This record gives sequence, C-alpha cells and structure tokens, in this order.
Amino acid sequence: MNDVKSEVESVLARVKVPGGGTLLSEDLVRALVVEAGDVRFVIEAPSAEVAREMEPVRRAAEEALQGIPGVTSVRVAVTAHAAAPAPSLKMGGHMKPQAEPMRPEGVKAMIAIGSGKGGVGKSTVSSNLAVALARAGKRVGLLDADIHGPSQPRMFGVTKRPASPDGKRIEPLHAHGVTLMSVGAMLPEGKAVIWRGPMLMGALQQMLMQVNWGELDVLLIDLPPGTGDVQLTLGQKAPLTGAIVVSTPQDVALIDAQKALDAFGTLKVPLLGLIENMAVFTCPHCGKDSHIFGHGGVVAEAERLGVPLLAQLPIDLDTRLAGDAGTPVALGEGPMAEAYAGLAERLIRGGIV
Ligand SMILES: Nc1ncnc2c1ncn2[C@@H]1O[C@H](COP(=O)(O)OP(=O)(O)OP(=O)(O)O)[C@@H](O)[C@H]1O
Repeated sequence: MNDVKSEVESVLARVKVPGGGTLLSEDLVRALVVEAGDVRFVIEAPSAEVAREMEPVRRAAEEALQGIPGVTSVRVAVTAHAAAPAPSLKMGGHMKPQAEPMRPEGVKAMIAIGSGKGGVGKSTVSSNLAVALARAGKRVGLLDADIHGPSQPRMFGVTKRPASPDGKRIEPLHAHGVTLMSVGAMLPEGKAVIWRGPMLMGALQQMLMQVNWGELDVLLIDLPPGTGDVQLTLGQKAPLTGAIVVSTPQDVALIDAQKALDAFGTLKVPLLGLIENMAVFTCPHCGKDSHIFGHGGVVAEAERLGVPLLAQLPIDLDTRLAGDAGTPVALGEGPMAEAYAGLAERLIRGGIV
C-alpha cells in the first residue's frame, strides 16, 4: 500500500498546474488518502477563480492516477480556499487581570508538549498523541500555541477558520476526533510574526479561556520551541498537569531540551517524561539501522533526571507523509500507529489522562 501511495505522490509531483509548477510543488493537495486501491484527495485552490482553472488539472490527475497498478478508483475534488475574513474577535493585546488559574471549564487535564529546539517533531508528536488518545476513547483537545509557526491545521487537514459568531466566544474546529484550536488560524496571514510578549500572552489567555472547548479529558498544548513568553505564562498561570519534552538524540537539540526541562522545573511544572523522536532510521532496502542524529543522549538524560522515557520514535517516511497530508499516522494501522497507541496507553495507565 505504501508503494501505491508513493507512486500516487510521484504522479502528483508531475501534474502541472496553470502558472507553473505541479500540484505537489505548489502545495495544492489536501487530505490525500490511499486505501485499498481507492485514492481520494482535494485540490485546494487559493481562490474561486483559480479553482475554475483547476478543472483540467483535476481531470489530468484522475487520468494519470487511474494508470497506476493497484489503483481501482480515484476521486478528486476541487475547492477554493475561502478567503474568509478573520473572525470579528480582536486577538492579542495585554492579558486581562484574572484571579483564577487559566484552566478552561470542563477540561480535566492539561499537558504541555515542548521542545528546546524547533523542527524536532514536537507538533508531529502532539498531533499523533492527540489522535491516539482519541482512539483510546478519551475526549481530547489540542491547542496549537506555536504562534510563529502554527502547523496543526495542516497536520489535521483543516483549512476552515474558527468562528466567533458573537465576537466573544470562539468555536473550535474538529478533526479526526480531536477538538482543535490554533492561534495562527485566528490571525490574518502574516500578522503573527510581529507580535511581542504581551500580545502573545493575551492571545494565549483568549485561546484557553474564550474557546468553547467543551468537556475534555485532556487538553494538549503544542508549545512554540524554546523557553519564551508562552512557556513562562503557561507555566505560571495555567494549572498544568505536566509537561512532555520532545528531543532528537542530536547534541544540539538535547542541550536545548535541557534548557526547556530546566524551565519547566523552575516553574514547578511536573515533568511527565521525555520523548526521543527520530531515534533511528531503518533502511527500507537493506534493513540496516542508522543513528542519523546520534544515539543514546535522550535515554541518558531521562536517566539523569529520573523521569520516564515515554517513547523512542524512529525516522519514518509514513509519519512525514501522513502529517503533510493532514491525516496523522496514528489514525491508521502499523508500527507507528501502534507506537502512538502505546504512548497514549502509558499516559492513561499512569492516571495522567
Ligand atoms: N519521526 C519522524 N519521522 C519522519 N519525519 C518526521 C518525524 N517527526 C517529525 N517529522 C517531520 O519533521 C518535520 C518537522 O516536524 P514538526 O513540525 O513536528 O517539528 P516541530 O518540532 O513542531 O517544529 P517547530 O516547532 O519548529 O514547528 C515535519 O516535516 C515532520 O513531518
């Protein structure tokens, strides 16, 4: 099946679109699913006008995909990215004085997922853990607090903007059994990067307290990398059940992870454990393991701190492809879905969720 999927992707990488580039290079494919010979996905055009030009592209893609051995049906839809205005709610600004801790009503546990360094897979781990916990029967929310690089909407394949009909409360999004909210989704594009500390903290307060999260067993918070204002505010104002730190075995990531661990320690946020991501790469051709980012560092750090090493996750092509396609790998079957199910189970058995 993976072979069919890679074949589908290489076909999509060759289907040309008006204005230059291909469906893949122009990042127009959403929610790609390849299941038992059935291929379906959405071509998302940036406007209704471009969507009209995509009709021949859709036909060309369908035709090319039908030619792949093992593909029995192909369904491709074209949608236009609704140039929806940002909700009328004003985002950011200084935090409002608040006596009670920042815990949304109805939310039982709050777990922050951090990393010292960017790009170590924190958002990938957060999305997959959220899906795995939902598959285990838990009511799960995921807040993407990585304001400078929100990636959860993409990882969950959602393009809709959250609505705020009354300009006061925000309706979260729902995908793959998870209640989802992203700070980035509330902002006009390109706006987030100019935000400074107080604005970020105001936005975070809104994300926690003005969103209709509903009844949740756990709210996972995907933090920005590093140890900045968002971490500080959360650690001080929100009653976090605990924090999980994701790191690769690479020295530089690990040194940064140690800073993140120190920060949670100083803020008295219980450390639930470490997750080693991209621990090993197993060559699909010869089956040999390569420790591309080094070996043993995260294990040693967990031992030094006396905290659990919650999971060791390999470098895995399906994880990357599934994340890009908006269908986290934990939704399917196979070793990675099992690894995430194991991680979810561990948190449930530990009474954390
Ligand atoms: N185990 C893995 N195997 C293969 N690819 C992975 C794995 N984990 C993450 N990736 C890929 O690495 C890239 C970075 O991952 P991700 O966005 O989750 O990192 P991050 O730590 O949240 O980064 P940032 O905080 O800078 O946004 C993504 O393309 C993701 O698909």
